[in-house]
Amino acid sequence: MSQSLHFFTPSNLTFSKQSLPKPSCNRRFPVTTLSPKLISIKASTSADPNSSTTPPQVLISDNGTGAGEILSSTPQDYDTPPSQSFLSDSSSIDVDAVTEVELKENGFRSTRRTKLVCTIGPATCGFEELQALAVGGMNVARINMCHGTREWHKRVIERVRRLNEEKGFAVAIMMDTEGSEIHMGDLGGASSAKAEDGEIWTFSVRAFDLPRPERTINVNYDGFAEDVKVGDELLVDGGMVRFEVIEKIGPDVKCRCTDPGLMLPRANLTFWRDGSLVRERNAMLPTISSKDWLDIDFGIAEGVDFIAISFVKSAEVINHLKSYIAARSRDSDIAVIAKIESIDSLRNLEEIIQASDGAMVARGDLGAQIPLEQVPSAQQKIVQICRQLNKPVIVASQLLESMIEYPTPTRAEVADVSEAVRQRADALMLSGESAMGQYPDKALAVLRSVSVRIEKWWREEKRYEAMELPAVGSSFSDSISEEICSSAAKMANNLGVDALFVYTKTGHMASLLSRCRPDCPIFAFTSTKSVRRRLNLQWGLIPFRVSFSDDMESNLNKTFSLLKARGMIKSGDLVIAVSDMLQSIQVMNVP
Ligand SMILES: Nc1ncnc2c1ncn2[C@@H]1O[C@H](COP(=O)(O)OP(=O)(O)O)[C@@H](O)[C@H]1O
Ligand SMILES: C=C(OP(=O)(O)O)C(=O)O
Ligand SMILES: [K+]
Ligand SMILES: [Mg+2]
Repeated sequence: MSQSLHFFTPSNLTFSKQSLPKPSCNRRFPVTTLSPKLISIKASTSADPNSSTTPPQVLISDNGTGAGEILSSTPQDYDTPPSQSFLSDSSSIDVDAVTEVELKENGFRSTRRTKLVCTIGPATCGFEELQALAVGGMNVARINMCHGTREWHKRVIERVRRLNEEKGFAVAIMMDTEGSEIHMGDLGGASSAKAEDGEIWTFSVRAFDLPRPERTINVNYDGFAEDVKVGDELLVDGGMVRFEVIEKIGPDVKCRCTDPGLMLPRANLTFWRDGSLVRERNAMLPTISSKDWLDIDFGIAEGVDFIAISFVKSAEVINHLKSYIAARSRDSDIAVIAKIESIDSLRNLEEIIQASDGAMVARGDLGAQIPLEQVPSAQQKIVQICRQLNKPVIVASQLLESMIEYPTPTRAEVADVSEAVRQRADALMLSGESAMGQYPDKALAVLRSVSVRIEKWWREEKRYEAMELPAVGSSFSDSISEEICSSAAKMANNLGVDALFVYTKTGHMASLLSRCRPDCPIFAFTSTKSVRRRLNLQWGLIPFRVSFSDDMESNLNKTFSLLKARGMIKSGDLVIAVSDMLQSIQVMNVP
């Protein structure tokens, strides 16, 4: 018998936690120093780029503000679109003002290496709130298709695009599928339901009439009543609320609450028997549901940068999706991220990661499928395998959970974030903290400051353990690129260089350098906007969009003059440059 899941149509657009005050980004962090005002720079064609005595002349145009410097502004200024859209012609370089100021003021050694992903929800979906997150360091905006309608997500995507176009950011978009998990319905529009100790609740696949009868929960999995047994333990949200199954009446399952708590709409459900997770026929549900395929079509049509697949069980599903995307999207540069959140995904870990373009340690559901005390070692292992296979890895869920309600994190949360940074994960992710919490900007600021502090400590103490990095490519040319990158990274550490420069068309060479986790930042120059956005997920990379040729000499001169003119590098800085057009390593001082 084939099993199916029902997909509930959200009954309104504001979803859970509707009672929360809608945070306004001005309320807490009126950003006054980092104005994303744009300055476009053109190297004058009359200058001789090869002459070291007469530096190339640079014209600074400031869109009519009259001053070629970053101006402070009030948040309201963000609303005003610049008179001229962001220029990305052949003689300019694309970088956002936040990165620019960071490089200028702090020097590039102090830049943050760990990337930050924010889930966008009702608390952060407006243009101003999105902008506050971008200014606060968001590298990737995640939309979770479990919640909201496609129209809602489309509007978020449009706003992020506008932010990138108007303000020079390269915020990438990650679409996360719902997946075939068993979950509750949306509570008929209520923001939550409270279960008290000893209460009897009915879980059923029957759709209830509105208003929802008291103590009833709709379940999306057809086989639910057949698969559970009297005596099973039913866990809501991985154990936030617990029930014991006491009776089955047709499609209805009566349960007694044993651990009281608040249930949120569409919360995940698992059932346990004799201390183990029960995976009856629900384990046979397709990883990508019919609703997921529609969402994937939506993601392809919208040109998202990443698609994250929930509850991946095997490499086949990833391969299937990748060929589906390749057949449907013209330039097929949507990266597929495998979410590691089930027992099956742990069993087939290496082959899943190998097939994917990156992975997510999705600790929320993972912690509902394996004992909680096993989650930290699973995380460490996933992070390690990803780095060995050269795939970006995101550590997700509950990093700063208490900040959904409180303005400061717990000490334990800070220690957890530190550990993920210490493991050198590519990225950290906020979920509820940024989607529906009261302090999204503060939560992001905590991730930012903890990352920078731990990274600095590790560099200073040279505390990283050497990791064996096996060959990842198959051709001789791949081996040359890998050797060049590991040698360049080693030289950079030994010589104490200021930055590594990489000229990369597809981004591959940049990711090989990132994999080495060098002490200095990596300036990744690429000619397309989509590669620039995708590189924004990877550890240590500062992606710039600039057009370049096969002539490294002229590429270097051009970038030096553009970056010098903006104060992002200065004469005398020591740089190592590599490129995927010319397999060489160049060490030089900026003229
Ligand atoms: N697009 C959205 N619309 C409404 N609420 C959302 C949205 N995205 C996320 N949320 C809220 O933020 C919470 C945390 O997000 P996330 O961890 O991505 O989802 P989940 O809790 O379903 O795993 C969700 O439970 C939901 O309450
Ligand atoms: C990131 C996760 O997935 P989602 O939020 O979609 O459940 C998770 O389970 O940790
Ligand atoms: K999801
Ligand atoms: Mg999950």
